Amino acid sequence: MISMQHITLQRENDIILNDVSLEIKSGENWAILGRNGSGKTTLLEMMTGYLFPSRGRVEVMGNVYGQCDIREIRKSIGYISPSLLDRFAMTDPVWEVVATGAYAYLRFYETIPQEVKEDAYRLLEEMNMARLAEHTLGTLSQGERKKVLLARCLMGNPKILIMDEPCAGLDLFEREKMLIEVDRLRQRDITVVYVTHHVEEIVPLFTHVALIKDGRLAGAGPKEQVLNKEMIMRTYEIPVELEWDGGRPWIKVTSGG
Ligand SMILES: Nc1ncnc2c1ncn2[C@@H]1O[C@H](COP(=O)(O)OP(=O)(O)OP(=O)(O)O)[C@@H](O)[C@H]1O
Repeated sequence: MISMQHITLQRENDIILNDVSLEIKSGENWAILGRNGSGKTTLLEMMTGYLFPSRGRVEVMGNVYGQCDIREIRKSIGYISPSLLDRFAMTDPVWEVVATGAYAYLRFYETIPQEVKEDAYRLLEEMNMARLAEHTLGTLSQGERKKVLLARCLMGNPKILIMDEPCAGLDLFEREKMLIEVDRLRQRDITVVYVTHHVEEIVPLFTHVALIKDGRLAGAGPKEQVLNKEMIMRTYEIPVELEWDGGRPWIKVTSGG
């Protein structure tokens, strides 16, 4: 689905990504971890074609970036970035925010067809948010807003869903609610790429993990192989213990934290 080969991104004297190669196949769902500033968002922006590497090749669903119309490819990619919410009016009704995800543009100035409205309601219902459908976006909690963004992305039936820290800023309760929806993506034919700072967000949906350190790939592969305490210690430079519980990894800082 996504093939990144020897990706390097240089900005003036800084090497932001350094010879990163990553193969994400259909049926796999990847979590990407790494310290602040390690290059995770930059990697996602390359997958969506918003950034081009200085060297290397990005291929998405068989299309080589630089040799194809990226706007067409993006129709099959859902992207939840940290700034996405800023692009909506807080006075918009929730169902409309979701429904406009069926279109390539953000707002819809004509009447939304009934079947599109029904699809939006169905998605909200599946996320236990039907009661909020007529509320305005601004009245929702942060967690509910994140779920609305997810529902909106799903309206476009993406083949690839890229999420950059979708649980950032959520309390424990709202994060777990969001993670239920993330994990439910298993029911869909979709490839998920998910950046997080928190190992415990790697719910059973995820099959693979990539660790980025200082712009380089520190490890990548099936999650049980990559997620061990040595790899996490090497990536974060802090001693930890790691345990698996409920199909999720949990870490405990052992000392020096
Ligand atoms: N346009 C740019 N010009 C110069 N440097 C940049 C640019 N964009 C990002 N960087 C730098 O590249 C590095 C990687 O940034 P990136 O946002 O990809 O990291 P990240 O792993 O997503 O970080 P965080 O976890 O804090 O969000 C950082 O040092 C950042 O300052």
